[in-house]
Amino acid sequence: MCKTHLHPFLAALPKVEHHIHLEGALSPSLLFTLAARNSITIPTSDAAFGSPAALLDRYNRFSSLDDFLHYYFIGMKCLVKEQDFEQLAWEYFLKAKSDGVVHAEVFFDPQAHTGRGIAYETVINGFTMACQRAEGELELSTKLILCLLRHLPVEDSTTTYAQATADFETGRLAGLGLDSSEKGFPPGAWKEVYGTAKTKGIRRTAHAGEEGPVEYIREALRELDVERIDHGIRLAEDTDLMREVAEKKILVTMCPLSNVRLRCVDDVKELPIRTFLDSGVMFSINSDDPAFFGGYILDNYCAVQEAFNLTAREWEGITRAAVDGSWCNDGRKDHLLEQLNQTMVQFGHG
Ligand SMILES: Nc1ncnc2[nH]cnc12
Ligand SMILES: [Zn+2]
Repeated sequence: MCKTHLHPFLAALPKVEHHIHLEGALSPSLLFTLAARNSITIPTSDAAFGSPAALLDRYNRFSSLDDFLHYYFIGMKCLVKEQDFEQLAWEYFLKAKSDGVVHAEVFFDPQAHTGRGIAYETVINGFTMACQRAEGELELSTKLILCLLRHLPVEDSTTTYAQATADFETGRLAGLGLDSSEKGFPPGAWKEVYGTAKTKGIRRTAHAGEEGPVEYIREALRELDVERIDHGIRLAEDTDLMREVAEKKILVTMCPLSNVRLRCVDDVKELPIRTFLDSGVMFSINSDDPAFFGGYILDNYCAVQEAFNLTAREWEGITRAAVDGSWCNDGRKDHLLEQLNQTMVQFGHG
């Protein structure tokens, strides 16, 4: 609960989440539960893995993206069976629902699992079951986005993409993303995979300008022809590029609490949210890895409100952009916009 008078309105807003890594919703308590259930000993001498409380405490002190990724990749070793992947995603959807999420486009990292001997089908079947349950039981529409890991050789991405071809064709997968370590891994190296995806009509996004330079945002746009930029907080450093992003209606999926925890900025107030609003850049507010960064989507909305004191009309515009930039069909978008209109009327902003 944030201190602003807009809190009830922010809580009620029909939210769309575009930037959440399902593996980043793995809480220390679920990690320990699954490790026990699967008889997995996390092989580390790090005292942080001594208890859920110790791990949560360590998550308060990440020094960089790579420091976080170290814990992210170790922790997910407790995910073994379809049921584990389903439970992880289901627990996220329950929390998202309670935060007012009505549509969620979620990332996952298959290479982080296939690389340790878990079958690709185990991962996607588990996540798909949770998505279907969320649609049926929570009225929460969902899309799955497969992310490629940029710290691994590009050939590894090509193999993973080939493995997923049928799921892209049937629509079980809605899009392609690129994540993991950023500095030193310029996105242009994935040009061929993204080019193939484009010819097949597959939606495309990439993490860029999180820790890495604004040039990586330009490269993701030019070389990968992405339709979204994940994070993109360095975009404001290049006004021409920012204008282009605004004109082309490229959605920037921002994750304020993540940026503070990973020390990309010292404070939410440093994020270019006011600049983006003034320049017509479309953006959404998201949680990234909520179990690691101390907050789910509503906490991120509250952090932005406390930092920027936005008006209800500005939040309406942000929500509208989030719906417009989604990868669901027009019918679903119309329905989400109608929900937004009703919320505006309910709070006296009709
Ligand atoms: N914030 C982040 N940046 C890059 N890759 C990630 N994978 C999970 N979270 C990430
Ligand atoms: Zn991310």
